[in-house]
Amino acid sequence: MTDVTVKQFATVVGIPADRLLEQFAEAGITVAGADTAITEKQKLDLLAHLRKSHGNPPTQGVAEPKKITLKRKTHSEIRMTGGAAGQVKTVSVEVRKKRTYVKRSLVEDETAQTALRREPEIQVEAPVPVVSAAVEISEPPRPTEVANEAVRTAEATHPQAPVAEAHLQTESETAPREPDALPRTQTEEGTRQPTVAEAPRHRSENPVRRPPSDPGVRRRPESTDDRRKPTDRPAVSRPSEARARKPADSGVAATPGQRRPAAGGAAPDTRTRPQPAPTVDAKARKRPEGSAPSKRRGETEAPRRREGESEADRLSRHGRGDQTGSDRSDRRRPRKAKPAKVAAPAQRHGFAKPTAPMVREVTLTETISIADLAQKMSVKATEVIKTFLKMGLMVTINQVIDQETAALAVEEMGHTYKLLRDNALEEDLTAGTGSNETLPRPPVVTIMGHVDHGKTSLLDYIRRTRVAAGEAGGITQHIGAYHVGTEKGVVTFLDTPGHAAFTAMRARGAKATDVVVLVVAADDGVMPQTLEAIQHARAAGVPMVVAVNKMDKSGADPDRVKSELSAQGVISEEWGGDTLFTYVSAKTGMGVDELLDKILVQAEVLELNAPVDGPAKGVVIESRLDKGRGPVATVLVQSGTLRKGDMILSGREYGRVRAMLNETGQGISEAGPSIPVEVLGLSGTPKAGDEVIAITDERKAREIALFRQGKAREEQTRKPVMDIEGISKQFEAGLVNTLNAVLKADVQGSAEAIVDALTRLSTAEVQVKIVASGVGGINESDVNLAKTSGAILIGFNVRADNVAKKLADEEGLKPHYYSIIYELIDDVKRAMVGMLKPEFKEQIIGLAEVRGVFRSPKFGVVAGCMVVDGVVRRSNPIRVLRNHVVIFEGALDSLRRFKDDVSEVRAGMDCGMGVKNYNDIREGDHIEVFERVQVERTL
Ligand SMILES: Nc1nc2c(ncn2[C@@H]2O[C@H](COP(=O)(O)OP(=O)(O)OP(=O)(O)O)[C@@H](O)[C@H]2O)c(=O)[nH]1
Repeated sequence: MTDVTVKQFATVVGIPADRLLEQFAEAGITVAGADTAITEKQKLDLLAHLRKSHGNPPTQGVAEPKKITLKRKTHSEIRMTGGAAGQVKTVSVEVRKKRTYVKRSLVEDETAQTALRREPEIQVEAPVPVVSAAVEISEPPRPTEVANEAVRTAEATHPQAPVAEAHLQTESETAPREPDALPRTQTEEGTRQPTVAEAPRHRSENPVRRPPSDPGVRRRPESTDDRRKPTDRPAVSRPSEARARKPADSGVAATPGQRRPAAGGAAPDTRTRPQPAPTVDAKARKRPEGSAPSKRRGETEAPRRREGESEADRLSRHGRGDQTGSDRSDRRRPRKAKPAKVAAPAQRHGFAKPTAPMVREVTLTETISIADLAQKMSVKATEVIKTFLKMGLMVTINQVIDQETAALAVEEMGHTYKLLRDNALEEDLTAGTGSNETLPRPPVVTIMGHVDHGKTSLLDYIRRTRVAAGEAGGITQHIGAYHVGTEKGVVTFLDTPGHAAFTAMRARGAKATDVVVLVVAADDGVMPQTLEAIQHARAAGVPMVVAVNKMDKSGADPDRVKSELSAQGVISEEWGGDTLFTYVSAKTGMGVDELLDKILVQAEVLELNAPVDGPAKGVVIESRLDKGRGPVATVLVQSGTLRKGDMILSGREYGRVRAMLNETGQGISEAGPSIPVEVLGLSGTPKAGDEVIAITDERKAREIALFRQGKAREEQTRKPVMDIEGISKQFEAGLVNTLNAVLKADVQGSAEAIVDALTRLSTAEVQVKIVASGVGGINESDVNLAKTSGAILIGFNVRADNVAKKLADEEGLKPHYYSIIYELIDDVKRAMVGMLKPEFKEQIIGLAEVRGVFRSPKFGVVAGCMVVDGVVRRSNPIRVLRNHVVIFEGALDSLRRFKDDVSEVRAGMDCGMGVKNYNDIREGDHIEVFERVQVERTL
């Protein structure tokens, strides 16, 4: 402990050894020379001397502690509720940080004593920096109150010192105790803290100067203070003093360090003890003096001692390494105890938090909203949006995206995905339907046949109503669905129109059909649309029941019908086939019951079953927009039960079933399998043939419908827009090879005539396709149709209405109006001509005869020629003829007359010609110059 020489100590302190020797001399300490070893006691004595001689100005010393005290008070006041320490202002302060009772108890127990001691202690600390300053500057000692107080405290502490020292020297455990004791006293004395705090700072800056004893002294006061007011200290005293005296601080550090050993020897420890006693008294009393209290203190100091640790290491050079170790152990203990309540759990939680990414398999339906996608990945929607942004796609949280796009995002975010089929959602939603018990259901029958063969009349007879009488023109204009109850059972009829223009509708009708009733007039036989009906039925795999109608007529010839049908592969059972034939009369009702019987027999064979319970599923037979009721859809329920109030999804439309009507217009509350109903409440008119599905999740229904709408719009916009003027350009660009047209005319006759004329314009190269034709003005639907099909819009003696005009303008469509059919046809012809591929023909414009061949190093082989016919142009292609046979085809490299380059040479003139990439020109050859001319094409 006393291995330090004056020189070394001077180095540590940062002052010349001579000066240090002088100071020793002034202090009355005999030191032989710079190499003489000094004891800790000598150091402390020197310190005491310096304090006496260099005490801070009284004002300073007092002012600073006061400031510190005030700050503490402030803090404590905030924390305190005016509790135990109410007597003294500072008391209320103490509790704040520590929330310990130490200060309170101190205050309570010692009252005035502690108050008095604090001041001196504060002053004692204050002098410390002063001392250091003195060491550096070697200012003359000046008596101050502070110094005096320091002396007092020193004296007061002396008696205890021996005890502390004894502990330090004898046991390693005691070493920590003492330091702890010091801190206690110092911490209680708020004023010391600043000095202590400074010390570590300076030490860290100038580690070498730190004496071994410093840490203990500094730590104690600081640590305790820190507990109370960590922020206060630094702010209070150090700035002014410490900064100015960094080197001096080291000196300060040295002094306390000296104290220790010395205190070990005596002074410092003894000082502190009496003071700490009051502050820590409670603890000290409870525990035996030595270990327990010291540990606690050490614990409290722990946080600050980190700085001290480095110091301690340095101090170990001076033989105090033991203390550091003990100090550390002390720190740990208290930390464990305190943080266990607050800090420790939080830290553990933070570090223990699992950070491994969770890879999830996300099931992607045809459509999904960003919010749902985020939910499936268990991430925030904003994360998904960010991902899309990185991918260059702007999306919103409610935006519905398609499967593929969602899959990209899922992959990007490190998850896996599983794609579901388009209808998976619907299937999932109706999954319950399949599990339900299936029951026999009525057959759905479509009546097909040629025009006027009596389809409607037959159905009318069956229904006992007169539907045919109410139809415009006596022709069924749209599909009707009728639910008919008979004695033999229930049969649902789809009355398809017999007009050729509605072939497509018939086809749709066949799809929803279990049985086709093929009506053939016995007096007319098999007609074109009869054959067409057979094809549709076969294509749909639907069995047929033949109804040979009009049997009441005199000209009825059922055998002829059977014969003609057998030629088509429809052979009656009577003739060994498998097709049921019935002979009926819609007029008299003959054979109708038999027809129904056979229909039901056929249905039995088919074993038609469907679940009755569960969500409904069906198909749209037709739909229209009713002025009073809004969108009206005729829906054939195919499975489950559709109820009023159900949320349904159909194609791009969705809605809640506001009302359901049966075929007679009566409101019903539910409809089971094979029952056709009119449904009100959809968001729009779905297309005939669209599937209808009842969905419990309204949000999902809307989501799917909106997505389908968006998808349809997208497909729509992808298609190019065409008009007559622009169609040629599009053709050249390879975008079209068919001229599509939407035609509206004033009368049906005109429309048919124009359609016929235009269709005949089709050639092998360009076809004309009438996408749609009709009677009446051009409306919005026509414009949309023209746009989606890339058709030109033609109006014959009709005009577009305002809505259509506006839409056409927006879409870049230009309606073409005509009142003379030939002008219309000519325009379309011109458009078609523009779509024809251009044709070219060659035309010889000049001929030259080679009269000689010259070789020039600059121009190569040059043929000296005489233009014998036409004109030779340098830019035109040429052919070389030898004996009237083409031996080369290419271009001219040069054309010169005399020494001048020329662009052309006319007949009768000499010229020199160089042929590009050809040198085998010979005398007598001919060079033929030609050009390619585009030939105007016609249809
Ligand atoms: N004598 C006789 N006339 C019939 C019979 N069935 C239908 N008709 C007549 O045939 C004509 C056409 O009957 P519709 O029922 O309209 O024939 P449709 O096949 O429905 O005709 P579209 O609706 O145009 O396809 C009507 O004048 C009926 O009166 C029948 O069994 N006997």
